[in-house]
Amino acid sequence: MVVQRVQELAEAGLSFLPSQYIQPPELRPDRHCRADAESGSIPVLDLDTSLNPIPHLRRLCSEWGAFHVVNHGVPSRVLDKIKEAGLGFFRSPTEAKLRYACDPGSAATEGYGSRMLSKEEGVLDWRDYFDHHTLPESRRDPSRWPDFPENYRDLVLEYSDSMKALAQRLLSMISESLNLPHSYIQDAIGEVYQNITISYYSPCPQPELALGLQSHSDMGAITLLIQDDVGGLELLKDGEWVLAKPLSDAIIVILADQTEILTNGIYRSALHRAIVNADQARISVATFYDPAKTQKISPALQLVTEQSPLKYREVLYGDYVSSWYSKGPDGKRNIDALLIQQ
Ligand SMILES: O=C(O)CCC(=O)C(=O)O
Ligand SMILES: [Fe+2]
Repeated sequence: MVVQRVQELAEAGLSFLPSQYIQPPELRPDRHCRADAESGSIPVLDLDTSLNPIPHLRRLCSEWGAFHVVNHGVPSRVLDKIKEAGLGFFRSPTEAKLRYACDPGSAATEGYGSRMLSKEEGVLDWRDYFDHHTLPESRRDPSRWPDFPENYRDLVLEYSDSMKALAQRLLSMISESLNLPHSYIQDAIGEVYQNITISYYSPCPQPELALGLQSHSDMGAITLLIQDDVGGLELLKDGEWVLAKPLSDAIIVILADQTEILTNGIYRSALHRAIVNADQARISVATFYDPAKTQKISPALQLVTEQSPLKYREVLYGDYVSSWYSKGPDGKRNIDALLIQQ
């Protein structure tokens, strides 16, 4: 299968969106978008250690499942450099990029790609990406990552370490916010699998008909995302899409499905999508922090009470991932399949 990169289509100067990228009317991005009253965007959690962020964290995790964090301790230089490196890669000639092409025949392989799913049908996302396997260290093979622009591989390693530390800190705070032992979620995840995906959204000839990335919740435990100042990430809140307005040096935290299962649904994974625009390319860097495929995930029994009965069945994470890739993201129906009928 030859996979057409979106960037090549965009740079060919099309004036109409090719039909494979046209979303059905009910999924088009112009509907139900609002700026939230709290800040005109998604909420912000200040991690300054002199404050006690736990009560606010609890509220944001149960009501939103996604929020910005500031005073997170990751130097802005680290955030800027990885975005610049990603842009440098995508702005390089196609032949150079194709040396790192991912295997188009199978899902979730490392490298430069454009289609999230290997199946042929379905509307395509207006997005190209580079996926890096960064943890555990046995999966790390920097020779599979670009060697341009300069220092690319070192920057990915540095970024991976910074995001690992922040994810661990957040998961420990999230456990604490539910009166679980600090290491509860981390222990439940077991050995951590971390992937870093740099997404590049080319300008789109008819952005009102397309999505950069269709609506989904992330599969793993927690996602940390940074974006440039173009913006395009939206989160579904109370049935409406809310734009995550770019906030410089902030990091967006997105709770993913395994955290929803582990917390017995007290904390929700956030549905999100990316919209595109006609004028400017956009870059984002998503770092996924996931269990091993051999790990079994089930709700923390401490959180199961008469008022909050067991909500999800146990699942082997590997089975969850396989079903996600065979069915596609399509809303949250993957996690819904584990619901216990009350
Ligand atoms: O680019 C974005 O803002 C969203 C990326 C995302 O949701 C993902 O890669 O799972
Ligand atoms: Fe996502």
